[in-house]
Amino acid sequence: MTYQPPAGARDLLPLDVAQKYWIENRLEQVFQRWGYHRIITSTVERMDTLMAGGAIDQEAVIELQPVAGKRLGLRPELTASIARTAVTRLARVTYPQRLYYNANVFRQATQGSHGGQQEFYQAGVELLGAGATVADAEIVLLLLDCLHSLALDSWCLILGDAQLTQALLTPFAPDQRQAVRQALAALDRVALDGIGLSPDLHRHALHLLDLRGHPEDVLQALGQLALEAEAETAVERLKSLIALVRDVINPGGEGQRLAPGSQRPAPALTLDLSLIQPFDYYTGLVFEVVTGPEQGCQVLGQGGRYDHLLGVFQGQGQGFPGIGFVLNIEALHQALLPTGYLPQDTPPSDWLVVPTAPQAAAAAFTYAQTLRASASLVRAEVHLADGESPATTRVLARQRRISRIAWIGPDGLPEIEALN
Ligand SMILES: N[C@@H](Cc1c[nH]c[nH+]1)C(=O)O
Repeated sequence: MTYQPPAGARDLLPLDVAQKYWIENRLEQVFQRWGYHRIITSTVERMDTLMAGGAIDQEAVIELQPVAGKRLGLRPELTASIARTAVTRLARVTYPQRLYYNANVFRQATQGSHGGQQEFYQAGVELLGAGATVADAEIVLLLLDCLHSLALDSWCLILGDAQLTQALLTPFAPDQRQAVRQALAALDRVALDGIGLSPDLHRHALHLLDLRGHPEDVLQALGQLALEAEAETAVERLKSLIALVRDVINPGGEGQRLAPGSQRPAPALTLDLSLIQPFDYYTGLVFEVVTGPEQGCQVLGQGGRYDHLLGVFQGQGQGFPGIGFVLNIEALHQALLPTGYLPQDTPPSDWLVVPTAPQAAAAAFTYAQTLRASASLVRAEVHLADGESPATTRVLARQRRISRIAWIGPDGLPEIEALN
């Protein structure tokens, strides 16, 4: 019998890990430079936490055996867990809190999606206790800085607003709203025609279809709609956010736009009021970063503002602002593979320390240890084969790209050989 991994499971071999680490390490450095601190929450959560505030559908959660009558599941994302932690464990800290994480999440495989994959890796941030437009701008600029640190430049940032999208959908009857939402999100005119909307609502729906594209055009199209006061506030907020972000990435306002701190052209910015995120906890700005069509329009990351989620955990229904995003490590990995920036090999050992006789083994371990004690990282491995010819040992060392051999004699003394 051969043992197979469960369907959708993936093992990461050393090279995969080295590449994943390259990505995570860069992101972590950016998060730390912006003053964010790492938080680690439990992989297993109670089902009520995972689903609080409309975080996720029950069917998407991998549920475990209940313990003491409490239903448990593997976290499908971390925002709900962090909101729970903030409310229960971070009551006395000062706000805003800037938190980051790098963790695995689990989602029930849906047919045909991600090849049945159930475990994913995410690196993300949550900014808690700051509700102003500058906080939205910080998160968007931090996201841009992350992408810049990965030297990724072929992508598009799509901004939307959950509250505004909801306001634009209110004219539709509640039983039609979901179908309209889906048709808009999929840009599907045929599906819109099939919903059976009145001529006025059909026209309104077609108008909504056009609310995606260059921010100025979309804002102009919005100006032609009669909006409630709340929706107007959301539009004004989006305008200020876009202006603020542009002022940072394009200080002169003219000529070529630059990404923060770089000579690289700034990314395409799209406003899309049909942008709908899978989580219902979003209350304001929502966004995603996608690769260009030549790279399959992969979603590299997503996030948004959730000002009611912490209140759900407080049980008092009070608002408490939060905003954050995640970057999807697998999608970044796919996007980075063709660039050649990722490590192409695992690092070879610098030294092979070979005991030339059984009584040289202790001296070989001691010598390897002195090599490892160097201030910079030195990789030294002790050769474990018994009675092998030096020629065979050299072939093996070359195959493994090891550059130096220390032959340890029976007297414990090393003889050094450099391999080219
Ligand atoms: N947790 C969300 C992303 C997010 C972080 N903060 C706000 N939103 C996700 O997994 O898609």
